[in-house]
Amino acid sequence: MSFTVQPAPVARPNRCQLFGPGSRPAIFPKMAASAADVVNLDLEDAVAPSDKESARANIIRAIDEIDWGRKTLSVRINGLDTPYWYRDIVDLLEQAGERLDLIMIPKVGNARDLYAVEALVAAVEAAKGRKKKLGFEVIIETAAGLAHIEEIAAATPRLQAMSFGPADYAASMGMQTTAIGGTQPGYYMIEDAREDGGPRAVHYPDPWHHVSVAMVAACRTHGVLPVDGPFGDFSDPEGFRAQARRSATLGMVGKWAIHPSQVALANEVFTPSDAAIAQAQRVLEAMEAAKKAGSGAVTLDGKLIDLASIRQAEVIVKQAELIAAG
Ligand SMILES: CCC(=O)SCCNC(=O)CCNC(=O)[C@H](O)C(C)(C)COP(=O)(O)OP(=O)(O)OC[C@H]1O[C@@H](n2cnc3c(N)ncnc32)[C@H](O)[C@@H]1OP(=O)(O)O
Ligand SMILES: O=CC(=O)O
Ligand SMILES: [Mg+2]
Repeated sequence: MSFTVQPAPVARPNRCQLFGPGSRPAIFPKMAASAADVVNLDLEDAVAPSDKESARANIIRAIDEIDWGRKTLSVRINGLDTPYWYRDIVDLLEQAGERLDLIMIPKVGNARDLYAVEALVAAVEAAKGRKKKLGFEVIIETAAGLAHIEEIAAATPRLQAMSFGPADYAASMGMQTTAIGGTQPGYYMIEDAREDGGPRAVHYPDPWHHVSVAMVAACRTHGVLPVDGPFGDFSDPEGFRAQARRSATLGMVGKWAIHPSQVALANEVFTPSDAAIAQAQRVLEAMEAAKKAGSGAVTLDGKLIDLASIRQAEVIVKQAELIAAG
């Protein structure tokens, strides 16, 4: 480990973030009653320009009137390149109560974007005498966001979570797709031509791999939760599961749901299974016994385990404890 210790992110469950447009207040109570850990009320891309003001008013009312239970409550504001974002922040902080936990800032391109938002947030908080400091979450969904990912992760202690936005990311990168996340049919490897002339195997690599790993590394370095974003085809649970499992395997803690049917899928993937917890505990017990016997490396089920295995097992055990406590 470096002399600089890796900071721990905020200790709260973040397995599923359920989104809903601010212009559709009839679904807010359903979002509150869902099994998602985080609710994201949207003012940005799910809201038509003509509805921006009424959506803002709906959300301000709902923050105070709906019982959000123990959920983390977040509002996605409009992008910094629009005329809406400052009014989103001013109205939310002047008119809504302190139940609001986070704002999500979309299309963040560099640390200065967060500096600008924080300056405005801090001024309104001070002017209104708000006691609870608003937290931030951001979406990495542009080429600039990826290029400046580490300075974004390090920008402010208000930053709790960073999500990946495959739809806008694809647009910003000029990718040839209109799908929102998941397997991309045009991104494949094909086996060399076979001597027998038989059919050649096709493999679909993960086009989101690089940005996902960059996000996890930036987040883990600076104590921020890395979260996978939307999977647009909500009629394809297996596609969602496959994407979510890849993200969980790479170190992300959760995934968005853009339809209620995706909440249980995200919770399933990002909750360590009983088998995974039992195996992690076996590793810890075996290492405890090894320590007593004066060994650093031993075998368990015919495989090497050593002191690093303790840290790996602790990730799973701590995740399970956090979810049980949440
Ligand atoms: C792509 C880039 C991004 O930025 S993604 C983030 C922004 N997008 C969003 O917020 C979209 C969120 N999702 C939605 O607006 C809707 O789920 C969409 C996809 C339009 C589908 O709505 P709808 O046609 O009503 O679905 P449905 O008939 O299958 O609904 C079944 C029951 O579930 C409800 N429902 C619907 N959406 C939500 C939601 N987001 N949260 C909670 N509940 C939801 C419906 O009202 C319906 O309920 P009921 O069975 O009639 O009681
Ligand atoms: O905001 C999300 C995205 O995929 O774009
Ligand atoms: Mg987006």
